[in-house]
Amino acid sequence: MEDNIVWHQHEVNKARRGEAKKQKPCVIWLTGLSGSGKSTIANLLEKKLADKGKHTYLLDGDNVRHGLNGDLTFSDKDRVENIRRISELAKLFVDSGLIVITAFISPFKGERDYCRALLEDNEFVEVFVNTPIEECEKRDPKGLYQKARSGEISDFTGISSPYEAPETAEITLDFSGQSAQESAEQLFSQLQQKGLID
Ligand SMILES: Nc1ncnc2c1ncn2[C@@H]1O[C@H](COP(=O)(O)OS(=O)(=O)O)[C@@H](OP(=O)(O)O)[C@H]1O
Ligand SMILES: Nc1ncnc2c1ncn2[C@@H]1O[C@H](COP(=O)(O)OP(=O)(O)O)[C@@H](O)[C@H]1O
Repeated sequence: MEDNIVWHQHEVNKARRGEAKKQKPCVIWLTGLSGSGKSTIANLLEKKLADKGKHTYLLDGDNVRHGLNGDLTFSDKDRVENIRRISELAKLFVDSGLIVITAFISPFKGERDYCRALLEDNEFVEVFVNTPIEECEKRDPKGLYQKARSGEISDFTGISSPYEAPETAEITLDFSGQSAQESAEQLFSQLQQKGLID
């Protein structure tokens, strides 16, 4: 960071912005393989929160890679940078008083922990969308597994690039044949139990 840069403390702070929105700002961080259901579950969760009048923002891998992170590849180094930028963005959105939902593969423990460390206690909820690769590959909604198997795509998570499964996620959604709607409801009620949403 440049020297000679000072932090401005503004009068209206995170607590006040959260109060105005009648909510506790936080990040609900979904992680899991491609096709595990992150985007689908995140979208359903956001709808449930919006129905309750909550102010949310959903950050999604494919979308962010079209804009802010359009310069990044799927090398390990660029995935680290991808999650670093998203973590900083999520922190700003939390500061604005929002409930932020993120849906990135975020394959490395170190980067998920980086985001956790940027936030205050109880502001970061790691949600492991634990769908086995066999099921993700069967779904293959974008045909990417097929391309990865044929070698058309390199560095594909779970096949030619690592995924470090969370060991201490606050919430784990194990897949055992339930619908995406059921997973979203399970997630919603666990967030309520943790006192993150009323
Ligand atoms: N090589 C490779 N590996 C994994 N994923 C790939 C790859 N190439 C493209 N895609 C598409 O990009 C989406 C993942 O982007 P993310 O930003 O979430 O990835 S990461 O967190 O930086 O690992 C991912 O979206 P999801 O399927 O929603 O997870 C894919 O659609
Ligand atoms: N139980 C389930 N949970 C989540 N997605 C499911 C489920 N069953 C089927 N699907 C389908 O699997 C695909 C998951 O894709 P997506 O949500 O984009 O995953 P990701 O964001 O993790 O890549 C979608 O087409 C979704 O409709």
